[in-house]
Amino acid sequence: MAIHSESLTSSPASARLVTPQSASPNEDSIERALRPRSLADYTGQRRVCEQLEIFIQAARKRQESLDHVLLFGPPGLGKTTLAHIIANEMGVQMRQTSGPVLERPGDLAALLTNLERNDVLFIDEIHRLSPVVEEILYPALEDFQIDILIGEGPAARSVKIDLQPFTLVGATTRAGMLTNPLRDRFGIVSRLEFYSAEDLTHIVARSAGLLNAHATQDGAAEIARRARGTPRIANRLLRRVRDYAEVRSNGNIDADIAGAALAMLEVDPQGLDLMDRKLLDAIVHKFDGGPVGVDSLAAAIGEERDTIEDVIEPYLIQHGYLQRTPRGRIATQTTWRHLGLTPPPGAQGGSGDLFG
Ligand SMILES: Nc1ncnc2c1ncn2[C@@H]1O[C@H](COP(=O)(O)OP(=O)(O)OP(=O)(O)O)[C@@H](O)[C@H]1O
Ligand SMILES: [Mg+2]
Repeated sequence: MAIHSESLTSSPASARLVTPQSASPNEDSIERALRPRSLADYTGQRRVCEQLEIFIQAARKRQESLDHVLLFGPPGLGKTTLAHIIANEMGVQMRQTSGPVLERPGDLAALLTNLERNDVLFIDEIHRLSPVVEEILYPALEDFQIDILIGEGPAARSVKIDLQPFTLVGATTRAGMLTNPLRDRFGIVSRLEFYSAEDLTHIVARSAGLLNAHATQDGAAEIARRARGTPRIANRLLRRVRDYAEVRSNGNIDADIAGAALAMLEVDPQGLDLMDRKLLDAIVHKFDGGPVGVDSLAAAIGEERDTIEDVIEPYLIQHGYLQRTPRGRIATQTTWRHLGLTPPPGAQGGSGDLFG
């Protein structure tokens, strides 16, 4: 973080209500409880699910391992959930690790040699694998073999070890940060999209059932509409709204109660929260609507560049609040109006990502 001042550090992304990252061990266990376990239970992402269903059935029929799968998309959209589902639907065990945890080649070798036939190895944050570990992975993915070095100095020799056929499921918020050789070794590449309000309403209603909360259709829809297209946020808002409903009312979550609770939580009717508004506000007020580079923005609002790019921006860009251009970020007419201001004559219109 580049700049520290009182107002800037008062709400780090980790404390955001609508931050898509999971916040605490307690939340992790609730997430596990709400996690769908089969493709049939997994709402939305229809294109991805349809493809996976076919590939999984075909692999099962041939009694082969499923091709390696890369899942990418913003946090909280269901990558980890889908990895578990793939293992379930294949009827195999899943081992789970993450890029930064695998420090030495030996760490990965130990995991790989312990896999049973057709098992799933799930590597989260796969864009953060170290190059020496990634090197081990290539022959493992291609030929189900690894080369490891035994001994040291002149006595050292390289030994080939055969592995059981397995499926690597890699997850990342940043497909662009994967090296080409790694990306090329995934046979199935699935990009997760933000969810429609309709799909999120279904997810909220399902979660409410699992939590024994009473939500009307309108109540669920109100929460869904403000959840930034993200199931993790929808579930989190649902729990906070349930608290509100229990304390301020009879526990029933209808549209009015949901609206009042979300207003108290400072989630606005478009689902933008304090961090979103802070970012948009900075572009408009500190940088005259842009263009402004992401590093200057990061400094101005006291957030990490990565957090802005991975967590805050994708939704704002997709919903036309922000444009990404080679010269920097630009606030759109939508943004000026959202902040209650009149757009200047040159302000850009709707959505668009000119940077690709
Ligand atoms: N399609 C879905 N249907 C129902 N619930 C879902 C779906 N996708 C995600 N969820 C819910 O959202 C929560 C977060 O999903 P998950 O942990 O899989 O996200 P992620 O993409 O792995 O996020 P991160 O990038 O932070 O690791 C899960 O606990 C699950 O309850
Ligand atoms: Mg995850």
